[in-house]
Formats: sequence, C-alpha cells, structure tokens
Amino acid sequence: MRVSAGQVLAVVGGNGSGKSTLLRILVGLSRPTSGTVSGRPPHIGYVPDRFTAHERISAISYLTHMGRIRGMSASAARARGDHLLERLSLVGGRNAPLRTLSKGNTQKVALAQALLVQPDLLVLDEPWSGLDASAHGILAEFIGEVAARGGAVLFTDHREAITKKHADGAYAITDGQVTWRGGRRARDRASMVELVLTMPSSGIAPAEVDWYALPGVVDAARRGEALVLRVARGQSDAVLLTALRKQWSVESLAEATDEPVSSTGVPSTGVPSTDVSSTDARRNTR
Ligand SMILES: Nc1ncnc2c1ncn2[C@@H]1O[C@H](COP(=O)(O)OP(=O)(O)OP(=O)(O)O)[C@@H](O)[C@H]1O
Repeated sequence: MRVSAGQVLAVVGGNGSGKSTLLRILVGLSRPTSGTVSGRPPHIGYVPDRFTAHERISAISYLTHMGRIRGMSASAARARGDHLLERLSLVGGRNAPLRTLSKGNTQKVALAQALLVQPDLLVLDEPWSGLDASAHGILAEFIGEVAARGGAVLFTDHREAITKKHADGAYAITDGQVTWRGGRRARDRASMVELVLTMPSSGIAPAEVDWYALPGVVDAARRGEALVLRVARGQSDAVLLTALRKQWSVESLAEATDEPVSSTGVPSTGVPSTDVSSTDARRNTR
C-alpha cells in the first residue's frame, strides 16, 4: 500500500476486515506481526474510531495539553484549538468538560486534536460517523486543506458515496488482502507543480539542499544539468524561495504531469511517501 503526498485515499472493507488495524499500523500505534512501514512523515494527525473522553477536562484545556505534548507553546495550542473548535461549531462551547459532550461533538474535539499541528499525514478512522451535515462540509474542507498543503490523507468509511466524493482512490481489504480499487488522480495532478532548476549563468555552483526535507517536495531528480522537483502547489513558493537563496536559477514552473519525474531520483534523508507492506499486501502493488 502506498500513500503519496497530496493524495486523499480511502480504505474500504466490511466490519472486522481490518481497516482500523491497518490504520493503527500506519500511524505507529500497533506493530505488525510481519511487514514494514517506511517513510512515516514527522507530523501525523490521527482520529481513532473510538475516542473515549470520560474526562472532566474541558475541550480547550485538552487541546492545549495535546498541543503542548506536540511541542507547541500553550498560547499557540490554545489559539489553534479555539480556531478549530470555532470552525467545527462545537456545541457546548470550548469550556465544556469532555465527558458532557455528545458523540458528534466529541468527534469534533478528536478531529481538532489531529489538526493542532498541520499534519503531513492525516489518518481518519470513520471520521464522518456522528458528525452532522454542516460538520461534514468542514471535515471535507480540512481534508482538502491538508492535501493542498502537500499532506496525505487516509480515511475509512463504509459508504461508497462518501468514498467516491472525498477520495482520489481507494484500497479495499478483503479476506486479509489489501488491493488497490483504483480511483482518479485529478486532485493529485492539479495540486502538483514541476519546478525545473538549473546552474546559474555565473557558473557558481548552487549549495546542496536536502529537497525531500522541504515541505511539499514529493520527487527530485536530475535531468541532464537540470534538477526537476515535483512540489505540492501550496508549498511551491517556499521551495522556490529556498532554491533562489541557495543560488539555483529557475528555468520553469509548470503544472506537473501524472508521472513521477524519475524513478532514480535524488538521494534523500526523508522519504516523500509512506509505504505499508506486509506478506499479504506485497502481492498487491499499485
Ligand atoms: N491482518 C490481521 N491479522 C490478524 N488479525 C487482524 C488483522 N486485521 C485485523 N485483525 C483483527 O480483526 C479484528 C477487527 O479488526 P478491525 O477493528 O481493524 O476491523 P475494521 O475493519 O476496522 O472493523 P469495523 O468496520 O467494524 O470498524 C480485530 O480484533 C483485529 O485485531
């Protein structure tokens, strides 16, 4: 199974087929008996299928606490938490103790905690369950925003209509086997740009850059003298700025094609996509 930056993917399958288990393995909460996960990005947002909140702590105190655990300052975490709860229209208010919240409102707090730090990978286990119609729209906005920034999103849902509407593609789990069900690549393509960098005419060699460490870069490869980067549209300005500061010249910037720029690529310290492979999943490569 492969989850690329900028993609929104669904995992579908019947009750008990192993969707939640696969997601827990992906985020690192469960260890697979066999198989590996590679390329997990630094910031992962996760909404579990069950979010038990029998706590006295208020919604905003909980979010502030979670933000602090993830390295945010208390004031930044509180401000971000407030912003997210406001967008989600939390009924009961930010100061409501978690244990007094309804299922849907608890789900909103779970969603907010996953988005406190902008995630490179957002993993949502049946995120629509319990949410009302207006919150459905906000959830779709959040998913779109993460993907537009070059993050990957993976979610589960039982309903075909939800999967078709929100995902670029889907993996299905049947009898312990993960298979690619296909999908569209439109969002992925539209949100990627190809940036071609060359040596400056001054002849001064540009500085080395770990391109994969820059947010939004999903591919980097040499093409002759040039360096070709595939970058999420939302991050292309920042990547461009870094390139110019490191003495590269910009030859072109265009909408990316469907194909990766190269299969060989530039050696990286980070990996731009997350792979999950197991004895079973390996038989079904995309
Ligand atoms: N690959 C696997 N090998 C062994 N056990 C598994 C595997 N995948 C899932 N299970 C077990 O199957 C049970 C159900 O799995 P899980 O909760 O992941 O299913 P699900 O598809 O999310 O179900 P639901 O749609 O009802 O939420 C769990 O007890 C889990 O430990």
